Amino acid sequence: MTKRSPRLPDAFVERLYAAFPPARAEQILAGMRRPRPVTLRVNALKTDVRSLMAHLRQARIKVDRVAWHPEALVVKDARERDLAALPGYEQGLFYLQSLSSMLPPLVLAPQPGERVLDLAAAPGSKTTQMAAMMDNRGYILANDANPVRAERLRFNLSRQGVTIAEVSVHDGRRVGGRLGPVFDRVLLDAPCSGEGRFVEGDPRTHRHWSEKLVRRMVALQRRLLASALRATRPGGVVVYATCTLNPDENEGVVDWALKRYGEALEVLPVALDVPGRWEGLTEVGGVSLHPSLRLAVRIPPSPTMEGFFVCKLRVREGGEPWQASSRPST
Ligand SMILES: C[S@@+](CC[C@H](N)C(=O)[O-])C[C@H]1O[C@@H](n2cnc3c(N)ncnc32)[C@H](O)[C@@H]1O
Repeated sequence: MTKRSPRLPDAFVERLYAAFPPARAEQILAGMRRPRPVTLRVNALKTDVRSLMAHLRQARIKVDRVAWHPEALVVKDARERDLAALPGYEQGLFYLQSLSSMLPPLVLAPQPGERVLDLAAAPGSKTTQMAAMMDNRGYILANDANPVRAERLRFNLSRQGVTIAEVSVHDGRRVGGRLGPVFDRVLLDAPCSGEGRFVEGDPRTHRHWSEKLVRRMVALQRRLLASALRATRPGGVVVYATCTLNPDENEGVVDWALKRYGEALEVLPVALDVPGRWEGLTEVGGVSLHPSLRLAVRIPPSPTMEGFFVCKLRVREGGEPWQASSRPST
């Protein structure tokens, strides 16, 4: 029997129990009961972890390290506004970023000197992280359709000392067709219904949610993924990520692309030692999905991490997906 949460939308809870075994649905709901602590990423373009920890100690702010990412810190006893008041914040020595949001760049693993597309980039947490991973060498096209958010992206890039990113404001659905397969790596941190960020007692995190929104997002995500694939050179890598939990917006979107582009695409394993990660689903509601989706990773919400989904894809040499029709049906 479906357990109901008085505060989260009923339809959301019902869909959760339809998609996951009861113990997993309950784990997800338990992970939504409390707000998570503030977390940050040290900006390696401007400082290092030891120096930043000294800066925080001076302000009597205590932090914990994170085993799977040396530049991630969990703040123990301060709020966002306390951190934003520090001189190091304005100087761009760190970026307030959820731990889960640090995963897609780690999975994409951009290298210095490469050409990278960040198709839905604003406000820039992952663009700034990727620029630091690339040691400000190479090129990042940081695109977002929303001009107001793109302004914030420009501001953050500048504050964080990023010199290799160019900002563009276009509908990401058209970027791949317009630019062609010129990028070594492409990040699609897709707009989504945001279920991974739900906090039960905070309606601001879930009042926008509806089944209609999920359907609308799926249609948009498919077209954005098709565009991301068309922008990737043969042999290049695409990471598809969302901060939502339902399979429609996650495995379902990648499954659609795998069916559409067939041999041109392959799912790669995600080499990340994040505790508590789940494999991607290969069956939902009795419907089988592509078996390689098992290699995708879902992070269930927990006391320190938001829910997240990450899938790594390679465009095979000689099997370019852009040879298929450029206007995928939704
Ligand atoms: C999950 S947020 C991106 C967060 C960002 N990657 C970061 O780490 O800071 C999704 C973004 O997609 C953008 N977006 C929505 N529709 C889009 C479209 N058709 N083309 C490009 N960007 C779009 C939104 O404006 C939003 O900034």
